[in-house]
Amino acid sequence: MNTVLRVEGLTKSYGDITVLKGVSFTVGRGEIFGLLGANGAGKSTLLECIEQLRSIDSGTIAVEGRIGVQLQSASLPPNIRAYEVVTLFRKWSKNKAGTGEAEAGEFGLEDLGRKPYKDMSTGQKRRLHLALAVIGSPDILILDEPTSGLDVAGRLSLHSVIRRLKQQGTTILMASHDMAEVESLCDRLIILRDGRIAFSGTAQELTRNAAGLSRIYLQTERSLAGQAFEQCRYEGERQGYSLYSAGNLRDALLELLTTAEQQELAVLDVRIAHATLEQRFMELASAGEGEH
Ligand SMILES: Nc1ncnc2c1ncn2[C@@H]1O[C@H](COP(=O)(O)OP(=O)(O)OP(=O)(O)O)[C@@H](O)[C@H]1O
Repeated sequence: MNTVLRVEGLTKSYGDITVLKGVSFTVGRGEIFGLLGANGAGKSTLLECIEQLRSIDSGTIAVEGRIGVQLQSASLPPNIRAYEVVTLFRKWSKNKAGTGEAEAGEFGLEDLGRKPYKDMSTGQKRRLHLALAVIGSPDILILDEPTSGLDVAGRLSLHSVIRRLKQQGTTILMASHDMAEVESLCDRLIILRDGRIAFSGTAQELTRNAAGLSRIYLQTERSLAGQAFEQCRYEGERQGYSLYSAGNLRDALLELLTTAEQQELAVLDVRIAHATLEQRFMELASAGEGEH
C-alpha cells in the first residue's frame, strides 16, 4: 500500500480532558477511509489535527501531498452566489486546473444559478462546499460528515461525486455516522472509542468477525435441540430452524454438521446471518464498557 497519510501515537487534550489517547493508523493512496465513533468520540478533533487547524500534544502526522477540506459546519457570506465563490476560490487556488464549468455541472452547481448562499438548501450548500474543497485538486480530501442532513437523493448524488473523485486518484478521509454510507463507500474504517481505536479494518471484517454475533439457522430432519455444543450456543427454535449463536463461524458449523452426520440426520437447510454494521458499531463504539 502506498501510504499518503500516517498518524502515529497522536494525543490531544482540551484542558484536563484527553480526547485522543495515542491514535495510530495509515491511509493508502486512492482509498476511501472512514472514521466512525459516537458523538464526542473525537472524530472532528482528529480531522482538525490532520488539517493543522489544531495543535497536537504528542505523536506525529505525516501527509503526502495537498489536503482539501470540507468542514463539518462552514459558512459563507449570505449574499455570495455559487459561481462567484467558485471563481474566487479558483483565483486563490494555486492549481488553476481545478473545478471549472464542467466540474461545476457534476457537482450540480449550475442549477443553483444566481441563488445567494443564504437561500440555498442544506444539500446545495454541502455540494458547494465539496466543490470548493476539491478546487485545488487535493491529493487527500477530508470530509467531516459530508452527507449529514441530506435527503436520500442528495446523499446518493454526493456518494457518486465521492466515488468519481476516488476513481480520479483522490484519497478520501471521511467522518460519518451513516453506517450504510460507510459500508457502501469506504475501503477501510476505524472506530474511535474513549480516545483510542476500537476497530480497524474493512466493513466486511467488522461484521464477519463479530464475536458471538453470527447466527446459524439449522434445519435437520430431527432437531438437535437439547444437545450441548462447545463452539456455539443454542438460542431456541425459530420457524422450523434451530438457532445457534457462534463466535467462530467455521468451528461452529463444523461441529453442528459433524454432529448431524454422526447421528445420521439429514441436513435440510443452513442459513447464516451476520451481525449488522450497526450492531457491531454499537458494541464497539459505546463508551464505558471496558476495553476492546
Ligand atoms: N474547542 C474545544 N474545547 C474544549 N473541548 C472540546 C473542543 N472541541 C471539542 N471538544 C470536546 O472534545 C470531545 C470530542 O469532540 P469532537 O467534536 O472531536 O467529537 P466528534 O467525534 O467529532 O463528535 P460528533 O460526532 O458529535 O461530531 C468532546 O467531548 C467535545 O466536547
